[in-house]
Amino acid sequence: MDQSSNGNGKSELYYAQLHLYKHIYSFISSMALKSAVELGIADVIHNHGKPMTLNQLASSLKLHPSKISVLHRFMRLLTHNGFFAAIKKKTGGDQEEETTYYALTPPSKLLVRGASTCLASFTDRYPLCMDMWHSSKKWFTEDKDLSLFESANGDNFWNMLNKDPESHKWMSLFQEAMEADSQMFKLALKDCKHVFEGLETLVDVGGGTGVVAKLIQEAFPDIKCTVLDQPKVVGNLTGNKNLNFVGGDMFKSIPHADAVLLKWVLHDWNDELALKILKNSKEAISGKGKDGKVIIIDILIDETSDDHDLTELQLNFDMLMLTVFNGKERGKKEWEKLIYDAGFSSYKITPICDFKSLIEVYP
Ligand SMILES: C[S@@+](CC[C@H](N)C(=O)[O-])C[C@H]1O[C@@H](n2cnc3c(N)ncnc32)[C@H](O)[C@@H]1O
Repeated sequence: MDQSSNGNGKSELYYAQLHLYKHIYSFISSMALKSAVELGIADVIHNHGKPMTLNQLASSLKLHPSKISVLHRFMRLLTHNGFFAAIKKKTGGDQEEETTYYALTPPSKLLVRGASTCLASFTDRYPLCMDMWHSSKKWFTEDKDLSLFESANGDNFWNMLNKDPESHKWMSLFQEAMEADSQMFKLALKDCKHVFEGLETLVDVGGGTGVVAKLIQEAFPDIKCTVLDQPKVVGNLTGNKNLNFVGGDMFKSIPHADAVLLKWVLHDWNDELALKILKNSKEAISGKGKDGKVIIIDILIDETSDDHDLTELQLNFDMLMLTVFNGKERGKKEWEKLIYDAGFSSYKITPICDFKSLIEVYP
């Protein structure tokens, strides 16, 4: 085979192999991160209050002494991937010897359990969501509009979560991960306060355990918020004077309000079902006439972006939504079509935290 060379003298074949291996083995970086979270490495360094040596780390983690060299290799990868910083200090009288101290970095600070914003629960892997990938070939040959999850496991994600005691644990983990992500909304809220100004009532549809509603209330104490979610999620939750939890089904009806918030909800559903939610949202704000609005917070894929990593992350989320929920992340044209098909007249996009966008939709 004729292999062309690039300017650096390295063959195309070399880069092709590198590219393939990088993607084939990228799951290892992901699983090493999961192991670090399970071990509680970020927690131990955080609790120590200052950077730690490998031996201090191994001892605090109560590892078997035979695993110190294993820990070293994990830390080497995790440090390379930006989760820890390795600080080298000269030690010993002659200052010839160096000792490495491991410190937290901004991403691992987000893994410290108990911190106000902890995203550690996102590293939990629901086994049914991993194992299903072995059935993807079968899924591609089926003439059924099922998610890969449903094709492999015989039922959809929400039913499986609600079904048995083992899955209950995953429902809690799922809600924990959603709550953690919602805490990040605090940052976004600072930049988009104007979106909520002047509202008297708001219903957070698929609002989970109410983390976002509470953050909105902190910033706007006079807004009366209703959180609509599945009875299993909100059944035991109690609100306050201005916060009300309602167990229901957004496909049937949505309580009336000045505004409907749909944060990380529409991406769980295909166009047909997302349209149903949007139409019900339009009905819910109808009492406010032209002053009502629907506020969507979701990913807006921009394949033309120069930020390759960001687009890759958004496309990975699209795969996640497709395979687990038969849902989708949408680009601008897809959002526009959905919004106009639901009968709205205009919309305004505000990017928040790069990763997601806020779309105000008007009747
Ligand atoms: C991806 S989560 C998003 C949660 C929250 N909005 C957030 O941003 O953290 C989707 C939510 O939709 C809820 N949900 C699913 N089906 C629903 C239905 N038919 N009616 C109301 N809520 C539903 C789920 O229980 C879950 O809390």
